[in-house]
Amino acid sequence: MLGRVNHVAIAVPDLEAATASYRDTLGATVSAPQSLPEHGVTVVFVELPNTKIELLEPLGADSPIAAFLAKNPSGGMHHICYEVDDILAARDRLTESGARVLGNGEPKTGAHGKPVLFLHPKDFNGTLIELEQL
Ligand SMILES: CC[C@@H](C(=O)O)C(=O)SCCNC(=O)CCNC(=O)[C@H](O)C(C)(C)COP(=O)(O)OP(=O)(O)OC[C@H]1O[C@@H](n2cnc3c(N)ncnc32)[C@H](O)[C@@H]1OP(=O)(O)O
Ligand SMILES: [Co+2]
Repeated sequence: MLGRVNHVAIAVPDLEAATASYRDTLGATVSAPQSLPEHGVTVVFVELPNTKIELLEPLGADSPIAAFLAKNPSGGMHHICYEVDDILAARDRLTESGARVLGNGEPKTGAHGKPVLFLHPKDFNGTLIELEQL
Protein backbone atom coordinates (compact mmCIF):
# COMPACT_ATOMS: atom_id res chain seq x y z
CA MET A 1 0.00 0.00 0.00
CA LEU A 2 2.79 2.47 0.89
CA GLY A 3 4.87 4.18 -1.75
CA ARG A 4 7.72 6.64 -1.32
CA VAL A 5 8.25 8.98 1.59
CA ASN A 6 6.85 12.26 0.31
CA HIS A 7 7.97 14.39 3.26
CA VAL A 8 8.95 14.44 6.91
CA ALA A 9 7.36 17.32 8.82
CA ILE A 10 8.92 19.35 11.62
CA ALA A 11 6.77 21.64 13.76
CA VAL A 12 8.61 24.89 14.48
CA PRO A 13 7.82 27.88 16.71
CA ASP A 14 9.30 30.43 14.26
CA LEU A 15 9.00 29.56 10.57
CA GLU A 16 11.20 32.43 9.37
CA ALA A 17 14.05 31.40 11.69
CA ALA A 18 13.72 27.70 10.79
CA THR A 19 13.68 28.53 7.08
CA ALA A 20 16.81 30.66 7.49
CA SER A 21 18.55 27.78 9.31
CA TYR A 22 17.86 25.34 6.49
CA ARG A 23 18.70 27.86 3.74
CA ASP A 24 21.66 29.72 5.22
CA THR A 25 23.25 27.24 7.66
CA LEU A 26 22.47 23.94 5.96
CA GLY A 27 22.58 25.33 2.41
CA ALA A 28 19.27 23.83 1.32
CA THR A 29 16.78 25.03 -1.29
CA VAL A 30 13.60 26.24 0.41
CA SER A 31 10.18 27.21 -0.95
CA ALA A 32 8.24 30.38 -0.23
CA PRO A 33 5.90 30.16 2.80
CA GLN A 34 2.40 28.88 1.99
CA SER A 35 -0.52 29.57 4.36
CA LEU A 36 -3.10 26.79 4.55
CA PRO A 37 -5.99 28.01 6.72
CA GLU A 38 -7.97 24.80 6.21
CA HIS A 39 -5.11 22.91 7.88
CA GLY A 40 -4.25 25.57 10.48
CA VAL A 41 -0.61 25.77 9.40
CA THR A 42 1.84 27.78 7.34
CA VAL A 43 4.40 25.58 5.57
CA VAL A 44 7.80 25.88 3.91
CA PHE A 45 9.19 22.93 1.97
CA VAL A 46 12.91 22.14 2.03
CA GLU A 47 13.84 20.35 -1.20
CA LEU A 48 16.25 17.42 -0.84
CA PRO A 49 17.52 15.02 -3.52
CA ASN A 50 15.41 12.10 -2.25
CA THR A 51 12.50 13.71 -0.35
CA LYS A 52 11.25 16.94 1.25
CA ILE A 53 11.18 18.38 4.75
CA GLU A 54 7.99 20.26 5.61
CA LEU A 55 8.47 23.03 8.17
CA LEU A 56 5.15 23.73 9.94
CA GLU A 57 4.16 26.81 11.93
CA PRO A 58 0.72 27.17 13.60
CA LEU A 59 -1.84 29.36 11.81
CA GLY A 60 -4.99 30.51 13.60
CA ALA A 61 -6.48 29.72 16.99
CA ASP A 62 -7.37 26.07 16.30
CA SER A 63 -4.11 24.86 14.78
CA PRO A 64 -3.67 21.06 15.13
CA ILE A 65 0.01 21.63 15.89
CA ALA A 66 -0.54 24.08 18.79
CA ALA A 67 -0.72 21.37 21.49
CA PHE A 68 2.34 19.62 20.02
CA LEU A 69 4.37 22.84 20.18
CA ALA A 70 3.13 23.56 23.71
CA LYS A 71 4.66 20.19 24.70
CA ASN A 72 7.76 20.70 22.51
CA PRO A 73 8.43 24.46 22.65
CA SER A 74 11.57 24.38 20.53
CA GLY A 75 9.83 22.23 17.89
CA GLY A 76 10.16 18.60 16.86
CA MET A 77 9.43 15.93 14.29
CA HIS A 78 5.67 15.97 13.76
CA HIS A 79 4.70 13.49 11.03
CA ILE A 80 5.86 11.38 8.13
CA CYS A 81 3.99 11.44 4.83
CA TYR A 82 3.82 8.34 2.61
CA GLU A 83 2.55 8.31 -0.93
CA VAL A 84 -0.31 5.96 -1.84
CA ASP A 85 -1.83 5.18 -5.23
CA ASP A 86 -5.45 5.07 -4.04
CA ILE A 87 -6.23 7.00 -0.86
CA LEU A 88 -9.83 5.79 -0.53
CA ALA A 89 -8.77 2.14 -0.86
CA ALA A 90 -6.02 2.79 1.72
CA ARG A 91 -8.52 4.46 4.10
CA ASP A 92 -10.99 1.59 3.81
CA ARG A 93 -8.31 -1.03 4.41
CA LEU A 94 -6.98 0.87 7.44
CA THR A 95 -10.44 1.42 8.91
CA GLU A 96 -11.26 -2.29 8.50
CA SER A 97 -8.05 -3.17 10.35
CA GLY A 98 -9.02 -0.89 13.26
CA ALA A 99 -6.69 2.06 12.64
CA ARG A 100 -8.12 5.51 13.37
CA VAL A 101 -8.34 7.83 10.38
CA LEU A 102 -8.44 11.38 11.76
CA GLY A 103 -11.13 13.97 11.02
CA ASN A 104 -14.29 12.85 9.25
CA GLY A 105 -12.44 10.27 7.19
CA GLU A 106 -12.75 12.23 3.97
CA PRO A 107 -9.49 13.34 2.34
CA LYS A 108 -8.64 17.07 2.36
CA THR A 109 -6.54 18.83 -0.23
CA GLY A 110 -2.98 19.06 1.09
CA ALA A 111 -0.09 21.41 0.46
CA HIS A 112 0.63 19.88 -2.98
CA GLY A 113 -2.99 20.13 -4.15
CA LYS A 114 -3.43 16.36 -3.67
CA PRO A 115 -5.78 14.44 -1.35
CA VAL A 116 -4.38 13.73 2.12
CA LEU A 117 -5.48 11.84 5.26
CA PHE A 118 -3.92 11.49 8.72
CA LEU A 119 -3.71 8.37 10.94
CA HIS A 120 -3.66 8.52 14.73
CA PRO A 121 -0.11 8.39 16.18
CA LYS A 122 -1.20 6.01 18.95
CA ASP A 123 -2.02 3.38 16.30
CA PHE A 124 1.45 3.59 14.68
CA ASN A 125 4.11 3.47 17.38
CA GLY A 126 3.71 7.11 18.40
CA THR A 127 4.16 8.47 14.87
CA LEU A 128 1.53 10.61 13.17
CA ILE A 129 1.19 9.37 9.57
CA GLU A 130 -0.03 11.40 6.60
CA LEU A 131 -1.06 9.62 3.41
CA GLU A 132 -0.96 11.54 0.13
CA GLN A 133 -2.38 10.30 -3.15
CA LEU A 134 -0.26 11.36 -6.08
C1 LIG B 1 -0.16 21.43 4.99
C2 LIG B 1 -1.16 20.33 4.88
C3 LIG B 1 -0.61 18.99 5.19
C4 LIG B 1 0.33 18.53 4.08
O1 LIG B 1 -0.14 18.54 2.92
O2 LIG B 1 1.47 18.14 4.30
C5 LIG B 1 -0.02 18.88 6.57
O3 LIG B 1 0.93 18.23 6.82
S1 LIG B 1 -0.92 19.68 7.82
C6 LIG B 1 -0.16 19.15 9.30
C7 LIG B 1 -0.99 19.49 10.47
N1 LIG B 1 -2.21 18.70 10.50
C8 LIG B 1 -2.40 17.67 11.33
O4 LIG B 1 -1.53 17.32 12.14
C9 LIG B 1 -3.73 16.97 11.23
C10 LIG B 1 -3.80 15.69 12.02
N2 LIG B 1 -3.54 15.91 13.43
C11 LIG B 1 -4.53 15.84 14.36
O5 LIG B 1 -5.68 15.57 14.05
C12 LIG B 1 -4.12 16.10 15.81
O6 LIG B 1 -2.98 16.90 15.87
C13 LIG B 1 -3.88 14.76 16.59
C14 LIG B 1 -2.72 13.96 16.02
C15 LIG B 1 -5.16 13.91 16.63
C16 LIG B 1 -3.53 15.13 18.04
O7 LIG B 1 -4.52 16.02 18.47
P1 LIG B 1 -5.09 16.05 19.97
O8 LIG B 1 -5.61 14.73 20.32
O9 LIG B 1 -5.98 17.21 20.14
O10 LIG B 1 -3.77 16.38 20.74
P2 LIG B 1 -3.17 15.74 21.99
O11 LIG B 1 -2.06 16.65 22.36
O12 LIG B 1 -4.23 15.50 23.03
O13 LIG B 1 -2.57 14.34 21.52
C17 LIG B 1 -3.09 13.08 21.90
C18 LIG B 1 -1.89 12.13 22.05
O14 LIG B 1 -1.20 12.01 20.81
C19 LIG B 1 0.13 12.49 20.94
N3 LIG B 1 0.49 13.24 19.73
C20 LIG B 1 -0.11 14.34 19.27
N4 LIG B 1 0.47 14.76 18.14
C21 LIG B 1 1.47 13.87 17.91
C22 LIG B 1 2.45 13.77 16.87
N5 LIG B 1 2.49 14.69 15.88
N6 LIG B 1 3.31 12.76 16.90
C23 LIG B 1 3.28 11.82 17.91
N7 LIG B 1 2.36 11.86 18.93
C24 LIG B 1 1.49 12.89 18.90
C25 LIG B 1 0.12 13.39 22.15
O15 LIG B 1 1.38 13.50 22.73
C26 LIG B 1 -0.87 12.69 23.06
O16 LIG B 1 -0.25 11.60 23.68
P3 LIG B 1 -0.32 11.40 25.27
O17 LIG B 1 0.29 12.63 25.86
O18 LIG B 1 0.46 10.14 25.53
O19 LIG B 1 -1.78 11.27 25.58
CO1 LIG C 1 2.47 17.06 5.84
